[in-house]
This record gives sequence, C-alpha cells and structure tokens, in this order.
Amino acid sequence: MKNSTYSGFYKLSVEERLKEVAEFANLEDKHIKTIQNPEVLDIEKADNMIENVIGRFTLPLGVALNFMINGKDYIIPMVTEEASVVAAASNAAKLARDSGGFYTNNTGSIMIAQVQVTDILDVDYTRIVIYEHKDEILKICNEKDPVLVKYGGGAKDIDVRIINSKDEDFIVVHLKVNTLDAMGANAVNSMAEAVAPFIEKITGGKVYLRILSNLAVERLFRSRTKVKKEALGGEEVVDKIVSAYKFANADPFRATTHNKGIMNGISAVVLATGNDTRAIESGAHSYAAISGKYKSLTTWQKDKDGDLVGTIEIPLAVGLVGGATKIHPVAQAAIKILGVKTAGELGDIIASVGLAQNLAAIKALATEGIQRGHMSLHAKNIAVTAGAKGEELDRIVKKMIEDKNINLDYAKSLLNK
Ligand SMILES: CC(C)(COP(=O)([O-])OP(=O)([O-])OC[C@H]1O[C@@H](n2cnc3c(N)ncnc32)[C@H](O)[C@@H]1OP(=O)([O-])[O-])[C@@H](O)C(=O)NCCC(=O)NCCSC(=O)C[C@@](C)(O)CC(=O)[O-]
Ligand SMILES: NC(=O)C1=CN([C@@H]2O[C@H](COP(=O)(O)OP(=O)(O)OC[C@H]3O[C@@H](n4cnc5c(N)ncnc54)[C@H](OP(=O)(O)O)[C@@H]3O)[C@@H](O)[C@H]2O)C=CC1
Repeated sequence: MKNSTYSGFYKLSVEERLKEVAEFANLEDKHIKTIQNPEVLDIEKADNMIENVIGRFTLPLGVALNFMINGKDYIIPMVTEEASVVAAASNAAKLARDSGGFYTNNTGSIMIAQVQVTDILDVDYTRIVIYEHKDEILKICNEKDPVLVKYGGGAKDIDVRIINSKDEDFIVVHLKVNTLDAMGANAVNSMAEAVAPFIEKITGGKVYLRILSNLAVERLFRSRTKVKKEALGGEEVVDKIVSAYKFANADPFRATTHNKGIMNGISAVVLATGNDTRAIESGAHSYAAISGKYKSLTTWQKDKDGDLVGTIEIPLAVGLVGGATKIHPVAQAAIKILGVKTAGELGDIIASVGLAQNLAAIKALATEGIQRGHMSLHAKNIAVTAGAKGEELDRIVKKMIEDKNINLDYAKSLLNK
C-alpha cells in the first residue's frame, strides 16, 4: 500500500521531490513535464480562459504530505502564495496519523439554482400552485442537460420560498440539481433560465434573477479527526486548543481569522485543482454564519481519554469536469496526484485539509505563538526580496532566525555585510 508519510521531504531538491511524488502517484511523463514547465498554460489557452489576456501569472505548486483519509494515503497538491501553509498542513496530518488520520462523509452533489418571481400579490397561494407543477418544472430543467441526466444526475426536486423584503414579498423557486462530478454553476444556470418562462406562465408573475446559490447547503462535506494528547505535548495543550476554538466560536473577530486559516488550506487545493475559489470562499463564510452569528467552521473538544477530537462541516461545490479543471494542464496533473475519481472524493479531501490546516494554526497559536514557525518560513521570502540568492540566501535566513530579527532592513544589512 502507498504511504504518503515522508520525514524531511522539504530537505530534498525540487527535482527529487517531484520524483517522489511521481512514484507515489504513478505520474506519466506528460504530467511530469507539465509540472516542470511553467509555460505549460500556453498563451492561446490562457486567451480562451478569460478576457483581455496580456500574459500569465505563475504561483508555486507544493504538496502536503502525511494525509490519511478514510484509510487511504494522499499527497495533496496546493497552490498558494503564503509561506508555511503547506508545511502546516503536513505537520497537522502527521499529528493526526497515529489515530487513523481523517474520516469523512458528505451529503452528495446537490446544487441549488434560484428563480426569483416578483409581481405576485397572493404569494402564499401561488407558492402552492408552483409545487403542483413540480414534475413539469423538473422535466423542462432536465431537457436542458441530457448528459447530466444520462449519468444519473439532473434536477431532482424543488423548494418554493417566500422572501419578505422591505418593499414587497416575492417568491424564490429553488431548483435542486444533482450535478454529479461537475461544480455545476453553468449546468444549473442553464436550467434556471430555461424554466423561467414556464414559471411566469403558471404564476402570472415576472421572473427576474435566475442564478445558482453559492450557499450549497446540500453539498456539505464533513471530516473528523482525533489527535492523541501525547502527540500534542500533553493534555494541557489539548485544553489550550479547545479554549482557542471556544474563543473563535464565541467571537466573530476571532472566528474570521480562525476560518481564514482553514481557507488557507482549502483555497490552495481548490486552486490547484482548477476549481472556483470564490464559490468556495463565499459558501464557506456564509455557512459559518448560518445560525445568524458568524462562527467557527470547525469544532475541537477533549474526549474521555483526554485526546483532542475535531470536526469540520463545510459546503464544497468542487468538480472534476467543467470549469478550468479540464482546461488547465497543471490542474489535471494535480487531479492525477490526488488520484481522485469523483467530485465527492475531492470534497472529502479538501474538507480534511481544512481541518488539518486549522489544527496546525491553533496549536501554534495556543502554544508558542504563530511567529516562530510561520516567520521562519516567511524569512525566505524576505531574504529573496532583499536580493539574496543561493547559498547566501540560506545563510541570511539562518542568521535572521537565530537573531529572531526577521525583517527586510536586517536582511539587506546582512546581505551588504
Ligand atoms: C511551520 C511549522 C510546520 C513548523 O514545524 P515545527 O514546529 O518546526 O515542527 P517540526 O520541525 O517537528 O516539523 C513537523 C512537520 O512539519 C512539516 N514541516 C516542518 N517544516 C517544514 C518545511 N520547512 N517545509 C515543509 N514541511 C515542513 C513536516 O511535515 C515536518 O515533519 P518532518 O518532515 O520533519 O518529519 C509549524 O510551526 C506550524 O504548523 N505552524 C502553523 C503555521 C500556519 O498555520 N501557517 C499558516 C499561515 S498563518 C495564517 O495565515 C493563519 C492564522 C494563523 O492566522 C489562522 C488563525 O489565526 O487561526
Ligand atoms: N456563482 C458562481 O459560482 C458561478 C460560477 N460559474 C463558473 O461555472 C463553472 C462551473 O460550471 P459547471 O456547470 O460545473 O461546468 P460545465 O458546464 O463546463 O460542466 C458541466 C457539464 O459537464 C457535463 N458532464 C460530463 N460528465 C459529467 C459528470 N460525470 N458529472 C457532471 N457533469 C458531467 C454535463 O453536461 P453537458 O456535457 O451537457 O454540458 C454538465 O452539465 C466554473 O468555471 C465557475 O467558475 C459560472 C457562473 C456563476
């Protein structure tokens, strides 16, 4: 069985690391060449991805190690501009490994599209009329995407909600669509637009907005983990981590930063796999506030043995088909590294990375503080900004950490010396 645990992986050269990952994931030559070549997103492809293209923007692709999820080992590709994120994820996954790593479940791939119906006086009566036409509504939606239906997906159900706004009451029809392995935005938006004339006909109202909701409450991913107190440095550390969680859950100012730490990991995998980071970010923060108060997306508690147990529950509309996932060559290589076959498996992994990322951050915060680990890795960025290269760079980083003086002025003065 494949093992994603490596000690000191970061001490290898870039080429050696890629070789290890290639062996683990059985990467083909084309994937290796893609990862090695920053020019791989050719300008024609880029020009077709967005508008007014004038070039490309490259970011580092790293891998988080040590992840065991549902008994399977994964190496996790992450794209981020922030130092210490990848190290922290690997660190936490290593802590969780002794107790089996992460265990997940999810609610499936139902996306919601909203059709807003206005100019209706008798909203309660009309709501019931719309439900009577559910089968016709679903039929019109499904005619729009026979491919999705062929694979077992498509529009499955509706909800009809009355929204009380300040000026008027209106109706919003939710189309609930199983988008299978697609993120599904284009798929459900097409359905919402196709069904709008029929909804106008049966209600006598006027349809305005027809668009998906990024609050994907029927696409929830859950992950749990347990970390032995010994791995954390004792029960006292468990208590400190639980207390850090309680702070986040009680105070939106802290919860925002706590959840930003979770998204450090989540957005990095979402980006690496060519998925839509804004869709995931907006859904996550909205879900964190679903009770009416903005809270932590994770929970941390002490179990009867004094060990730390944690959970995450988060909407994750990620896909393997569609969007940039199928266009961006590095995203395809990232999917190959993960070895995932379904969007559900990808979501399970991403939720687990979020939980791990949060564990690393709050462990550091609750004990030694964030600066030692984070700033020692960030020191490399500072030394590069100062103009250091090669062996000189390593020496300057070492000296800044030793002297606990990690800033640009000091890096420049060391370089001049
Ligand atoms: C930074 C570490 C990992 C240092 O880690 P360490 O404490 O020095 O521990 P270690 O040297 O024993 O290393 C443990 C493992 O970490 C990994 N690791 C260790 N060093 C490296 C490295 N250079 N490159 C790659 N991986 C590394 C690696 O897996 C290693 O195992 P090994 O390979 O040695 O068997 C630790 O201090 C940590 O996890 N800190 C948390 C850092 C963090 O959360 N950064 C995110 C940015 S800060 C932020 O934006 C979010 C925040 C904090 O505001 C969120 C919040 O407030 O909740
Ligand atoms: N608010 C938001 O978040 C919005 C996001 N977007 C963007 O939409 C894009 C994602 O849209 P999405 O609908 O996923 O992309 P696509 O429309 O590109 O892909 C989905 C389509 O792929 C086909 N398909 C083939 N195999 C499968 C399978 N196994 N499972 C599911 N579908 C399959 C389906 O039918 P068929 O072949 O007939 O197409 C399906 O409709 C992202 O780029 C996102 O950024 C767009 C608007 C708003």
